[in-house]
Amino acid sequence: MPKVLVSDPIDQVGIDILSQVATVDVKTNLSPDELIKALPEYDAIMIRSGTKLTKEAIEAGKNLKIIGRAGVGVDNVDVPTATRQGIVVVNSPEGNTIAAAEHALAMMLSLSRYIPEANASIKSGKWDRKSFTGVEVYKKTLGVIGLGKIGSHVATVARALGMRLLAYDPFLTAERAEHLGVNLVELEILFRESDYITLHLPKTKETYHLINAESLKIMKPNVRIINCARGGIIDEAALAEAVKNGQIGGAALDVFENEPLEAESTLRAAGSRLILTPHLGASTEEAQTNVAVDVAEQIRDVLLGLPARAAVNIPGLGPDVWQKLKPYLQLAEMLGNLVGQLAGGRVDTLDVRLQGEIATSESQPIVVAALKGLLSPALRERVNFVNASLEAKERGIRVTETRDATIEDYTGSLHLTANGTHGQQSVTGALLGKSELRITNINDFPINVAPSHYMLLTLHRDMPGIIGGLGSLLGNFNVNIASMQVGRRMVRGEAVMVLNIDDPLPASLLEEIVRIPGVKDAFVVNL
Ligand SMILES: NC(=O)c1ccc[n+]([C@@H]2O[C@H](COP(=O)([O-])OP(=O)(O)OC[C@H]3O[C@@H](n4cnc5c(N)ncnc54)[C@H](O)[C@@H]3O)[C@@H](O)[C@H]2O)c1
Ligand SMILES: O=C(O)CC[C@@H](O)C(=O)O
Repeated sequence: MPKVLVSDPIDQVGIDILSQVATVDVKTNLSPDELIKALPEYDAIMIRSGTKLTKEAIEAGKNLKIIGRAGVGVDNVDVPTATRQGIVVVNSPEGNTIAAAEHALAMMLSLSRYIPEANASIKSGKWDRKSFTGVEVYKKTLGVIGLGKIGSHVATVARALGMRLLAYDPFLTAERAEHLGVNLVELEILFRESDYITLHLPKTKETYHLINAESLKIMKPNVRIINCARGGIIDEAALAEAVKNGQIGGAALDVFENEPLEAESTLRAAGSRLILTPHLGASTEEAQTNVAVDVAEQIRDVLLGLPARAAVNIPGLGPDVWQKLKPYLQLAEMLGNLVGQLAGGRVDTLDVRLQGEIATSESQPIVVAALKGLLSPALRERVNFVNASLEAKERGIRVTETRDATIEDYTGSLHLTANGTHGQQSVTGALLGKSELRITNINDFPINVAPSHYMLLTLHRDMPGIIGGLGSLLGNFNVNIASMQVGRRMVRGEAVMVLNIDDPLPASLLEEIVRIPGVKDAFVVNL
């Protein structure tokens, strides 16, 4: 049984799903050192935002196949290191959208109606109604920065509350903004005109300290700022200062540059107009069930050898697409492996041509499968669907992809061309029926061979005696021939022969094979 470590509190429903296929250990609050010590024995880890999977931790996870983040943001995971190590990283892109959006809206209304302060006041024994006269959000302007899944839901609800909506999102189409009834504007206009500003964008190099002392200066004096996205998008020191000295109307933060928030953080001392919650955006029963199911199912599937539907470092495949592509992925991997072995050294370029019915399909997984096949003779089990593209890029292999729906010899076929140290090699393969793989062409010689684990290929002149000579030579070495195919373009011209053999061929035998008169070259192919 594979082993899964759950290192943050996860809904029981997720643990139950994982337990169908794995031994599950729940160990929360591990220190970084304890985590590094524990990781080598696990095949998968499931986390929320509490666990930091650093480079060191991921490298310690020698057996990790998958990292599951029960939530959206993967900024607590060193994804490039995971990719390099061939570990798939999955998340739950939508499981907590509503929860996070509602938390932002709750923050906006709490800021407007002094709910935390009034609650604290009454519980301290007072009956003070004068200090807590709020403001309405109706007809006020809400500036949404980042109009993705959460931002869109916030905008939709805010519109129903009668708010005017501005948004800044450089990646959003005007049509989508119009559909949401939102006015897309430049960031500076949003800063200047909003009564409320809510953040729903990722933390990146570009968005770090997007709200800072300078931008705070151009905002309305009563602006209220809400951050339920990521810490670091706001300069916390500048914000604390602006709230404390009354430069802005208030702010509400659910996320922090360092989490957990330090006990001595200036934010804790910025006064009651700064509302703080400890990263609770996703903390609803519904969201926790959603993300736990979403991610546990993906971990289960990957451990069973199936694809993940929401992988952040490989193309995710839905079940329908996976069913359709699966035989083509096997075909691409087999052809990649074959063309790589024929190339016999460095490959500089690889072209993957999708033909027939497959020409209109999603191509990225097929290209990745071809690269995995191409690199596997050199990298063995180190290369997988996660790191194949990266490994190819690092080796300087330029990959192109072409499509030709008009080629219809087979329902769908793939043609791979590799250029490298030993010139150009090309292979074509197709599906027979729904799933049987066939090699249909090698270097422009038409053939029809079912691939097998061990194969021998010869380039020779089409003349009597070759087949006999080769047969007796293999017989002398006790190598059993399962089947044999010759492909030629003209009688007594150049030809290719493919033998499916039952036993591995000793490399030394190749030298004897090329000594057979008429044989120009010979390759052992192990698929
Ligand atoms: N507080 C929580 O518990 C909690 C819960 C869920 C998500 N989140 C965070 O909320 C944020 C939004 O999540 P989502 O699911 O809506 O993501 P999303 O990917 O659907 O939306 C993000 C949006 O931000 C936009 N964007 C990217 N760079 C931008 C920039 N420089 N300026 C303006 N917009 C930019 C993108 O175009 C996209 O539309 C993420 O940071 C996520 O980690 C927090
Ligand atoms: O795990 C959590 O509770 C936070 C999740 C949230 O920040 C996310 O990015 O999905």
